[in-house]
Order: sequence, then structure tokens, then C-alpha cells
Amino acid sequence: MSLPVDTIRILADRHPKPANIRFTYGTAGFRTLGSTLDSVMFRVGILAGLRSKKLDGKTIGVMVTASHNPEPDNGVKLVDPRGEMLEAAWEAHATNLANAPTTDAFIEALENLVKIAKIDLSKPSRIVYGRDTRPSGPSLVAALEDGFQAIGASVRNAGVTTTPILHYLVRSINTKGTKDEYGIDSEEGYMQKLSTAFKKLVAGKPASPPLIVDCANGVGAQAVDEIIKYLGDSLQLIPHNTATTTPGALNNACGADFVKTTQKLPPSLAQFLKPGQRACSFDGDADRLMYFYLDERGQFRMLDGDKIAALVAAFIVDLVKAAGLEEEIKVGIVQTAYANGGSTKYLSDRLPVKCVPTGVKHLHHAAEHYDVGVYFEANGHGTVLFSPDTQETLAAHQPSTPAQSTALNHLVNLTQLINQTVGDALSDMLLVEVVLAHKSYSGAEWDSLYVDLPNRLVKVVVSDIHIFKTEDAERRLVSPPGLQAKIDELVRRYEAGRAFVRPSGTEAVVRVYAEAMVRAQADELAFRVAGLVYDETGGDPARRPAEFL
Ligand SMILES: CC(=O)N[C@H]1[C@@H](OP(=O)(O)O)O[C@H](CO)[C@@H](O)[C@@H]1O
Ligand SMILES: [Mg+2]
Repeated sequence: MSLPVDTIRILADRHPKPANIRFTYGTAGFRTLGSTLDSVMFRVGILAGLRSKKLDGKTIGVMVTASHNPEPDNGVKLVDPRGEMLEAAWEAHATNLANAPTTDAFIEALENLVKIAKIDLSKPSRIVYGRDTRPSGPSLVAALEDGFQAIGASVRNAGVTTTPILHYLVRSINTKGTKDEYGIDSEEGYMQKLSTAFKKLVAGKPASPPLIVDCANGVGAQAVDEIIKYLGDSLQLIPHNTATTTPGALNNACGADFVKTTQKLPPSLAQFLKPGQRACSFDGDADRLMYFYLDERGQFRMLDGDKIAALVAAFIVDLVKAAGLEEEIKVGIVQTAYANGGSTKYLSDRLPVKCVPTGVKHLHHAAEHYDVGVYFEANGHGTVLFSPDTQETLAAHQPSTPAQSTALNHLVNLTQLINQTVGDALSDMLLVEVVLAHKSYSGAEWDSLYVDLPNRLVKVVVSDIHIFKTEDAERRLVSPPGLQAKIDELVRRYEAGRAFVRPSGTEAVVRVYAEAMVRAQADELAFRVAGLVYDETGGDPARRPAEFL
């Protein structure tokens, strides 16, 4: 069987590639200005069909979103059959197809892909797709659908939904009717699964005070509205920033990325948040979660992905012990270089901790090597993975006391509460609430597990980010030559100083991260390193940012 070239040609001509734009399938899929993505969407539609054929007709997911980016941006990501990110080798195929300059070149690239990836075109192709609330979504989805039609895929439209729900659907569809059935393959199935597990986990605990949820004016608002109906009085949620149809509102001065990068309270919450009350923020596609509260002096305190990892890991370790499974089940943590040094110290005193390069796929794969792998990026994206062996151990274990039995049940319920396909703000929020309810922790008590080192993230615009090459999980530069030694020399002068430089995988910038014992020193170190990077790579002195030292 060969490609339906005539159909592809007719449809491809309706979605010409804009000249002078190079697209890259990076850490976050394709992501750029929504108005430039029509051809990319069409081509990704065909690619998804081919990916499904390659995997014997298993269902592939396609999510149209640009997450926490500004509203005019959009993007698209593929989801592999177990609900995980697209296999790395196919990222290059995606980039290739997206950049073919003409319809002819595109068809040639497709034929080439079929050949090198040995795709059997007679296999069926199945796809489930969804989008976030961005205004450019409907027309981009229409282009995607043209791609599905061109390759003759069987499709299911999941409509406007969160990224983690789409991942849940992919895994549920592909495991339907097997012993590993992940869940009922619908949004109701997802809500039911999470809320049932949550209610069992908090049964008998005193009700927590209401939780403010900043929905970033994105699709998370819809999911929060929905879960409220299922939670009953087990948890009271107060949604804010739910204006999903107000132009320009998405991620604007709200949401998890705003909170993390500005280390500030979203201004829209200022009149609602009382000192001591906890609140959380989702990002634009609801796969990141940040918690925060105001201390008794009204100071903003942030509880980021590192704090979530510490809270959750300690809880799971306690349960494993209490269930009498300490020998069988080992818990481990995965972080990136952006994890706060305070958290790394706290965690590595207690558990195995692995550091991997930025990007969820790296964290996810490393977490799979533990019996229970807890991974969170500092920005709030993360989850917990229970290995297949661990899930069997939990199912087979015979508790010898009522206390062991209770702990075992909690662990089993956690495997249901946690979305193990990908970071999920809604599921992670319920997880945090379970731990807080069990420990009777306020935000302040949770916060006091360890103290964050002051830190600063700075972007440096350089003429060519490709000259920056790293090693040791991005913590050291190997290129440009000599630069790392100069960074080391600076870092040595600061108490508890740490700094690293890496090229961004999602923006045309180099990122500098620095931390130190006190705020002013962390800022100074960051701006010194930024200045060094700028000068050493030929930055124009006339345009040197004033804050660089
Ligand atoms: C410092 C930072 O927050 N980096 C983010 C950002 O990657 P960069 O490669 O740093 O641009 O976007 C990634 C995808 O969303 C996310 O995984 C990562 O944590
Ligand atoms: Mg996101």
C-alpha cells in the first residue's frame, strides 16, 4: 500500500508553509505564534496518523496548546500510546516534515519517513485530539483535521480539555479491556477516578479550609468546575481567574508560570487571600501547579514543585513503612538543575535523588527506574510513577495488622488519584490536599520542611545559542570553551553559591540560574554570570542590559 498522495496533495495545497520560518519540535512540541502554525497543524495531523500506523493502530494523542505562553501563541504536541511524550526519535521526523518548503517536498519527506521508519501503511490509524481555550484553537484544529483526513485516520475529538486529561484518555483507550485498564476513557471517567480515590483518602479526616484555585483564565477552569461536582463536601474549591473567553486574559498576571517566574501573588487574588490561607495556581493547560500563602506578616510565600516533591515523597515513604513494605518498595526522586539547593539537600539526606536535563521526558524516564519515582520540575510540573512491579506488590501484599492494612489501602488509592501519564495540576492538587489533611499541615508547616535558597533566573539574548553545550545534566558548560572555568571562579566568591548556564529548549535565549545564601547575593551572582556570558559571546556593548554586572 502506498500513501494517498493525490488526496494529500489537494489538502496540503490549502495549508502552505510560510516562507522564512523554521519550525522545531522541541521540549514542548511545536510552539510559536498561533497565526503561523496552520501548515504545521496539517502536517502533524498526517504525522500522528503515521505514528499510529507504525504502532499497529494504537491510539495516538494530539494536543493543541501553548500552555503558559501568552495568548497569541499556540502549539501542538503528540502523545504516545501509554500517555507519555512522543518518542525522541520522532521529534526529528516532526521537525523535518514541518520544514519542507513546498507540497512536493512535503510529500517526498513523507515517503522518505515511511521508508526509513518502516511504516506499514495498511495498518489502521487512530487518533484522539483536544485543544485548550486559545482563540486560535478552532482554526488550527480544522487544519489538523485536514491532516487526519488526508491520511485516512479514525479520529475522536476530545474537544476543549486539559493536557493531562488528553494524556489520560490516550492511555485509557489503549488499555481498555486489558488487565492494565487505566480508567474509563472519558472525561467523566477521569473525574470519577480522581474524586473516588480522593474521598477514600481523606475519609475520617477533618475537612480542610477552602482552597483558592487560580485557573490562569484557561482550560483548567472547566476542569475545576467539573471536579467540584464530584468532590461534594470532601474539599471546598474556590475557583478564580476563570475568564476563559475574555480576550487577552489567559495567563495574564496569573497562573503557575506567573507565580513561579515573578515569585509574586497574582494581583487578582490580593483582595481574596487572607494571611494563612493556602491557594494554588494552574497554568494555561493545567499541567503545572504552584501553591502559595501569605504568612502572618502578609508576606507572599511560594510552595513550588520542589516543595510539592518533598511533601509528597515524605508522605509516600511513611506509608510504605507503615504498610510493612520498606524492603520491597524503594522511593526515589528526580529533579533538574533548577531544583532549589535547599530541596536537593533536604531530599538527598533522606532518599536517592537523580538530576536530569530539563524537560518532562527526561524526568519521566528517570522516574520509571524507581519502584516509586517522584518527579517535579521546580516550575510545578510533575507526578509520581508506581512501577508495574510495585503495583503488583501492593495488590498481593497481605497486611499483618490493621495499621498496615490502612497504609496499604492509602497507597493503592494514591495509585488511582495520581495521573501517572504526565504532570496534572488537578490530580497533583488533590494529592497535596490529601497529604495536608493527613498531616494536619497548614501552608506554613509544609513550607518549614526546608528553607529555599534565594535564587534568580535571567535570560541572555546571544547571537547563537547553538554554541552552548552542556554536560552533567546541564549543570556545566563544555562549550564555549573556557567559559565554565570563569563561572566557577565567580561562584566560589558566594556563600552557598551555585550557578549554571544552558541554552533554552523553548526560546531563543540562554538561561542563567543562580542561588546563594542571601537574596542580594543570588541576584548579584546571576547578573554577573549573565554579564560574563554576554561579553564572552560577543554581545554588543551598546545593547548590554543595564542590570548585567
Ligand atoms: C527554567 C524553566 O522553567 N524551563 C522550562 C522551559 O524549558 P527551557 O528549555 O528552559 O526553555 O519550558 C519547558 C517546557 O515547558 C519546561 O520543561 C522547563 O522547565
Ligand atoms: Mg503547561
